[in-house]
Amino acid sequence: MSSQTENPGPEVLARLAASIVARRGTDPSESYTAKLLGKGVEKCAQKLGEEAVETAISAASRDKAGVVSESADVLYHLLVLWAAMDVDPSDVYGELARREGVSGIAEKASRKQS
Ligand SMILES: N=c1c2ncn([C@@H]3O[C@H](COP(=O)(O)OP(=O)(O)OP(=O)(O)O)[C@@H](O)[C@H]3O)c2ncn1[C@@H]1O[C@H](COP(=O)(O)O)[C@@H](O)[C@H]1O
Repeated sequence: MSSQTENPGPEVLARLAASIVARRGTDPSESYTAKLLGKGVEKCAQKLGEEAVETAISAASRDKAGVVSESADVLYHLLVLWAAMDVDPSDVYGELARREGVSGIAEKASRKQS
């Protein structure tokens, strides 16, 4: 294991996002990411959905190792979808930050009133 992968934290996501963006327009025979991006948004969306379902199936089977592995697939395919749609990760982080401190229950109640 390299020093970069020992006890990795969320910064691995930033590195992965950068790798994915760097694969845009490269040789699809040498990069799964380039191949997937070349197939367009619908294919990227389909793959994300498949990996999300596989994560849910692992969870329903109480398969913790499966949830870890499938979650990594979900995160990778989510980042590929963002790249396919030109979504800047910081926009998503900004949305999460905007929601910080707002209870999901209070947010749902405010939607029902409007
Ligand atoms: N994190 C990942 C990652 N996670 C999953 N996958 C690939 O995602 C694919 C999903 O599995 P499937 O069995 O559904 O794939 P498949 O049946 O070939 O897919 P389809 O035929 O349905 O399109 C597998 O080929 C996995 O290898 C990933 N491929 C790449 N990365 C990262 O992306 C970087 C760049 O990879 P390349 O673009 O291949 O150079 C790598 O260094 C990794 O860091």
